[in-house]
Amino acid sequence: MRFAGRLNRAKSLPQDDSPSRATRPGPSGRRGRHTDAVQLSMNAEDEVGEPIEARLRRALGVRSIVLVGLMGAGKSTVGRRLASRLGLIFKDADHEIEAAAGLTIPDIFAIYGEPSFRDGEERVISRLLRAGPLVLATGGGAYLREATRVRIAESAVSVWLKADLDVLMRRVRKRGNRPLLQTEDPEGTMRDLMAVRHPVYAAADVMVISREVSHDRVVQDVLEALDAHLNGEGTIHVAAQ
Ligand SMILES: Nc1ncnc2c1ncn2[C@@H]1O[C@H](COP(=O)(O)OP(=O)(O)O)[C@@H](O)[C@H]1O
Ligand SMILES: O=C(O)C1=C[C@@H](OP(=O)(O)O)[C@@H](O)[C@H](O)C1
Ligand SMILES: [Mg+2]
Repeated sequence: MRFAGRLNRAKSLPQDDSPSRATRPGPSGRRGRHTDAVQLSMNAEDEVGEPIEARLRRALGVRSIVLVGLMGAGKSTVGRRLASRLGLIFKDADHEIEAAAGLTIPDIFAIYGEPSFRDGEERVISRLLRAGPLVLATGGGAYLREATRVRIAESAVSVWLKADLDVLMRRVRKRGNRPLLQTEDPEGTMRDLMAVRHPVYAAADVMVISREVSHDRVVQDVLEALDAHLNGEGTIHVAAQ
């Protein structure tokens, strides 16, 4: 059995203020038969050396992982790598909408308008979630729909990829394929979207900062935050002697 260090009284562990908000005890939190239990923080592998990917797949069961967050947060690129790590199918809602419509997102917005895009987006996400478990990258506006949030809560674990304004702007400037940012002041538009959307994204199960580090490092952060959320912060309970 390998332990990472800290030895804490169970009752003194923080329950609500972890930066990942991944605080709810998960189904595999085991408690000894004595009431005077202590918790031992564990490494990325548990006592039988089970890799984090296998532990997560088991805890997820049939649930999918759904990535939400603003344009440029990394949902599409991090999501693909996350799925590969977990051996899950990856789907990008925007790509599926484009395939279903036979049009690009900018063309759908230009020809049919945003409300039609949103209706199509809701339908496509509903269909994809029924085909889980998978990793699903949503478009940045999808989680604003209540019906979509309810479906995600029923069949998936949601992850908010959160990034600073300047990080988002550096990333979205690479491609001009986001119709909502075709304004005179894209940064002001993004700031307005942050104000409206962040309180909604905050309903996600887990939040991970999409920092200026490699995609693979963000993937690792997501895996660890999910593990903490689903498996009780990577802790076990053992009976005190
Ligand atoms: N952690 C990261 N490090 C470097 N570049 C990133 C990172 N995350 C995202 N990017 C880049 O930012 C751009 C937008 O990422 P994308 O995954 O399309 O975001 P989203 O789907 O959330 O809009 C892409 O060019 C992507 O490679
Ligand atoms: O934030 C939004 O409303 C949108 C985000 C885009 O996806 P990404 O978040 O993957 O860029 C795409 O769905 C569309 O341009 C609208
Ligand atoms: Mg995307």
